Amino acid sequence: MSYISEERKEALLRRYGSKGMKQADSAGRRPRGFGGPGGPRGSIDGGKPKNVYGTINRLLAYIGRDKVKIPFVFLCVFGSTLASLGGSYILRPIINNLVLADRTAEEKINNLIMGILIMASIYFVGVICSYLQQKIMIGVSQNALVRIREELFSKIQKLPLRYHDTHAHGDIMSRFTNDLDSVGEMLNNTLSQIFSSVLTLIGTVTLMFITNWILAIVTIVTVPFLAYVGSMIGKQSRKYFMAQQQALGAVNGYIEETVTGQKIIKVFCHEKTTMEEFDFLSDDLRKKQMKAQFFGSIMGPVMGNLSQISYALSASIGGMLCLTSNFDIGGLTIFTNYSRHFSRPVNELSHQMNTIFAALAGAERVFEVMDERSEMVDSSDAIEICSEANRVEGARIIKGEVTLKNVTFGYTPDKVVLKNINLKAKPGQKIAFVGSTGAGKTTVTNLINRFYDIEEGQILIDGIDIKNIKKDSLRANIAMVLQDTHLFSGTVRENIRYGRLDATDEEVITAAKIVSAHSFIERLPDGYDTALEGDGSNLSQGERQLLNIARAAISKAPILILDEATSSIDTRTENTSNGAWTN
Ligand SMILES: Nc1ncnc2c1ncn2[C@@H]1O[C@H](COP(=O)(O)OP(=O)(O)OP(=O)(O)O)[C@@H](O)[C@H]1O
Repeated sequence: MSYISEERKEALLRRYGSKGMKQADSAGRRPRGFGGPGGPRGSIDGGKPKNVYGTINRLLAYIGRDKVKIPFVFLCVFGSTLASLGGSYILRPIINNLVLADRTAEEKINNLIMGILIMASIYFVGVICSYLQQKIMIGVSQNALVRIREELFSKIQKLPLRYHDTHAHGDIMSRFTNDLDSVGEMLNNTLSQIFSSVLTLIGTVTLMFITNWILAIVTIVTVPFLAYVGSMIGKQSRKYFMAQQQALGAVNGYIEETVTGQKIIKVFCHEKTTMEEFDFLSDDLRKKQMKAQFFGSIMGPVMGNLSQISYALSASIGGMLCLTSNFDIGGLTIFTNYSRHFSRPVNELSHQMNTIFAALAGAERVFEVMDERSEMVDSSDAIEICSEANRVEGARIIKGEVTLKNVTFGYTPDKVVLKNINLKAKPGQKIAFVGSTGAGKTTVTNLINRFYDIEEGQILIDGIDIKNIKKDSLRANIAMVLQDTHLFSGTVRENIRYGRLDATDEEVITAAKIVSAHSFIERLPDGYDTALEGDGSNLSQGERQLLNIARAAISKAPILILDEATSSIDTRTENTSNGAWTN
């Protein structure tokens, strides 16, 4: 008996497919496409750059002073391509020397050795050029990538909370991983490869015409046919590859959700349905993968066999020309060699163009984040504040009186969450907000901290409008324990010290004692030096909350905001920690 309906199957593919796409491609899996085993990464999204020239110009700006090295890179590419073409052209006199009847065996051997030495020297110069080109280009691109990555990371720190609320974390992460990866790949290899492919193509065609114009025309005539077949298979391959990525994403997304939701699955006895849904997604992946792999794997052999036809054609016509006219054997050998490799730069160019477009689309997604408006900058006359216990030079000492005057606020213009709110919290006073779910309690705390700015009304600290206080200074004076606990990878001590980086070990212990966390920390295997795993998953929910509160306690901030921070703490510990609070 089937547990899942057709509608549910469709929904599964739709929901998990789009959800898992990013995970699948951020894992770096690449499509098999036209002209090689790996296709462009970003093409999975079908991303096309909107402003090619603008984006290229912006990327060039990140290359900065390294720009002067680029002409040298191109010179090296020019050298290595010329060496590769020229090296094989030397084969012509070498072979002709061997078949000429008017030379002695000794002369032939001497000429052969000389020819081989010249050929080896040319290839050696090519190797040096390739080495230099790679070395310089990798340096240039890595420098540029570091600059982009650092600027993006710094931008993420400056973005207002509103941005994070409206963008999925996975999306932001994929700009760091997937998009930057494709930009890196383009800068590392693709630019110089394109130049090399174009040069190789022009060089090969020229040499083919120089060697024998009749054979050159015969070979070139077959190109449109090869390109047509290649693009047809490529199109199919891309289509099925995208379907495969989507199916892979669906499987990954489903696994992720069921692994994290195992407890709930068991509680509601959904194991069988879950299994059946997974089987369906897995089978869907199998079908799409088979097609994608098939088209991906026939591309090489089909193109190879087709170019053999052109090879055979030029070899036979060339053979006849040798017999009937004065076309030399050496010329025929190098010509067949060129014609065999002739389709390679054509294939590579189309593959490289895809990679470039994917990388530019990736770069645009990165620049999109950089162009977002940062959190509002402090006004030039904004002041700093500090507490008596934590004096800062030049800062105004505050006691911690918080006033909300006629505050009206909504996250979106169409929905007002707080309307005309007035309240006053005096220094030393404890105030609790009680209200139904979604009433706006967390919102009030978000506003005091200036996670969001209000449109109407005023929020004052000791009579100073918070808009006139430097943001960093304001937040340093408000210790906030959020609804969601968050602990960083590190020891218990480091996590508490996150509240004030210059706190001594004694202060860490005092803060833990204040919030009644000391005794449980002592019982941990390494006490304060116990390493916390994955957001503190080796602790209980209440213990995690206590560490978050200790982190707030150590900060010596005159204002403390607890947003349901004690919901998982037993009442006795809650009372002791509340009572012992000294701020
Ligand atoms: N980032 C946001 N973007 C848009 N709307 C939001 C956002 N955060 C909260 N809201 C909405 O604002 C309203 C107030 O939310 P808030 O989190 O302040 O409630 P709360 O009183 O703290 O609720 P709870 O007791 O459940 O924590 C809710 O209707 C909520 O849907």
